[in-house]
Amino acid sequence: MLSDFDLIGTIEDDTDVHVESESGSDGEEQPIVLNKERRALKGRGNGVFSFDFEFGESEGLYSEDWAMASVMAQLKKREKAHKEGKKSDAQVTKEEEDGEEDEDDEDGDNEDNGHKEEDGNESDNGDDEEDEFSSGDEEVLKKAGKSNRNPEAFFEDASQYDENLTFQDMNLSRPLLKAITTMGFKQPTPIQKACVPVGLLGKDICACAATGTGKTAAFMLPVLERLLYKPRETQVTRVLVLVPTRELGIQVHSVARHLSQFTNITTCLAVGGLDLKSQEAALRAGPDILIATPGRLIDHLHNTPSFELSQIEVLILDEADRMLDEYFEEQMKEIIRLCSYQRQTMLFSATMSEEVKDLASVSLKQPVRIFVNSNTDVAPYLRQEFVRIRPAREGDREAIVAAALLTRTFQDHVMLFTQTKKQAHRMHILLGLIGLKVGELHGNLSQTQRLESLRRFKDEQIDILVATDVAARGLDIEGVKTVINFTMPNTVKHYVHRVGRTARAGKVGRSVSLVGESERKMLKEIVKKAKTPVKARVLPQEVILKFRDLIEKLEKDIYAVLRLEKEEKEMVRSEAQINSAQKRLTQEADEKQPARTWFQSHDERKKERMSKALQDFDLALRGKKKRAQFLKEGKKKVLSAEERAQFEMLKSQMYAERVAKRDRKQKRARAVPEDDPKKTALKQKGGKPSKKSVFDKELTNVSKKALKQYRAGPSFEDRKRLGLAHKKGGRFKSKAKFRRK
Ligand SMILES: Nc1ncnc2c1ncn2[C@@H]1O[C@H](COP(=O)(O)OP(=O)(O)OP(=O)(O)O)[C@@H](O)[C@H]1O
Repeated sequence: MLSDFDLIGTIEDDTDVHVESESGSDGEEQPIVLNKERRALKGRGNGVFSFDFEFGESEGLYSEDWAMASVMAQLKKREKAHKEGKKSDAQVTKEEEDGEEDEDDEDGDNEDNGHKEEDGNESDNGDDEEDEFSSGDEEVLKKAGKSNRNPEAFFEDASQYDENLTFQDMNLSRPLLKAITTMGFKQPTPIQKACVPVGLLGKDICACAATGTGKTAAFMLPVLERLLYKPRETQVTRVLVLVPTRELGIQVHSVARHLSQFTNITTCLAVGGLDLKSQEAALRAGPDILIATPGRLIDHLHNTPSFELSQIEVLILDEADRMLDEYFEEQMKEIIRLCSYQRQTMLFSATMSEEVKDLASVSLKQPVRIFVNSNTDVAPYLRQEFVRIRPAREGDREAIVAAALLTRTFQDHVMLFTQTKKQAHRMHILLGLIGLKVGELHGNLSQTQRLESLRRFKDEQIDILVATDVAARGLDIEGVKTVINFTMPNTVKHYVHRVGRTARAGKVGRSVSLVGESERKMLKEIVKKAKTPVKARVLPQEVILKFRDLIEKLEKDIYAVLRLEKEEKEMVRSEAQINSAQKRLTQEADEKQPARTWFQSHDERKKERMSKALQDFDLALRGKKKRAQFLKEGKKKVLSAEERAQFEMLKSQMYAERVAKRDRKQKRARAVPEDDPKKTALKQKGGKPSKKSVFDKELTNVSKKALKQYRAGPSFEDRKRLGLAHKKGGRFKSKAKFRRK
């Protein structure tokens, strides 16, 4: 009957539904497929991947270690700076505020959105064998149908691609083909087949493809080819990739580095949580490609002199719809405005929204629309399962996840998503107490802790990663087998990204979502869109009850752990306060005796030393005494080799100038001609010139002293010696004479 109205039935509506309850054993249960869905699937085939398409195995060649090295270096620097308390208080506060803001932005966590537990009676606890969902909500279905409408006219559609296209057919340069082979990619994925040729034409793109289908390489390859084809003329950043989360930034950066490993192309990562100073230095060097989160990018635009976006030739907005969430919208617009108008813009996501379309209309020019999958398609090889939570059973979620799912069935390579950071942390403690190997990833952790959790999960040191939506987007963790949703996320889009952490790169995966009464509308949407079998999982009540008792007993321990953590935090906080007070005191003391560096830089000091030396030298040229003094002091001075060389050059230059100046001056009238022929002749013969008489000497002496003496006449002694009368009419009389009169 429903088919008459073109509505997809819910599990309750469909009479063909088979629900299999999980037996007490740990055995693998059979999925329950809606027959109608199965029929629909037959017709659709597997249009997402071509049949001959093969994902290459990583072959151990695509190691993340070296790509991560620079990230870890930035982290270490930042931590070191924090530990040493190098920054001023003001800076620290600002940084921390920024960091927190970033984390909140990137989390998408909303504590207020925490699931409300219902304390209903357990009386309506029916037999869990029956698993029903109420009849379809027409409005929701209509709304969901909206997303499938035709693209708007301003898009040129290029969603059809040549299925036989290989990487070799794409006109990519040798270094890129070599990198592709090294990374173990054998054939392009559908989104790569569709996007690379269009991207190489320099056209704007608005692309949508399911999670884990290789979108990163789809935009990175044409970008790298462009950089190789048109080498840079000046040291400027030409490509900007904007990503919503730090972890995704790190991942995209790593892919860019792997793909460009045989080229000279330089990349830079500027995301929150990593060292600001080293990022600034890297940005000043003008890397070819910059991968950034919006918050940190804006920070650099305001605070890193000489860094700007006017030279950006290609702008990529990865997970564009996520970035348009309220926090980033303004920042995104500002960033787009600052980029060159002549740029190529590529916009990518596994889910598109109305807002993205608005953004596309203002930021893309004659864009090409490439929708390899329709909006909000889940990964092609994902098996979706749902566990119904009855209203009176909301309190059982923890027991269901901890016991029935994680302890018995899905024991490793599991990502467990919670709605809030608090929930994630509590689950982390609880699962740890049960004895499972578990880690956590959310915005209440430092960047180091976040990366460490990811690393441990990737390295299989932990089996379960409890995370908030901060890990829902774009993260490519190899081998994730199961995604569990503790509660359903806020939107279908969020759901698609969460469950997209598994079933990636052509592999199979499974998602298990706990669905409460209030979340059933979303379930209906998901069931409607599903192209693969959807299963309703039913768990034996006695197992749930057993674990509920266990959790109750563990409650005290959970409380103790939380209290210990709180105390530790307080201790750290008071230590930080003491440190900052001490720092302030030292700063105040330093301000009283300001360090030289506040006044002069090293260079300025060097210049000053040099000019002082030259002044001395200049003075020394003017007189015997000063010259002697200069030479004496010069010996004491310790000049560097470079200073000495410069000094010597300047010295000779100055000397030459002085000689030239002297030569330009009119010669003084000399009492005796300088080139006395007799004297010259004698000199040439090697003979000694005759001794000058006293009279000669006096007459030819033109020194200042002699002239003064000459003008003043003979001195008192000379007069006495020569018997000359005392000078009369002298203007000064001795006091004695004066008195005698
Ligand atoms: N042509 C290819 N052959 C084999 N593996 C590939 C190919 N292209 C990409 N991959 C691998 O597929 C995985 C997923 O790629 P990527 O992270 O780019 O997907 P995505 O579409 O961006 O996913 P999401 O929407 O979740 O961000 C990566 O591990 C990547 O190495």
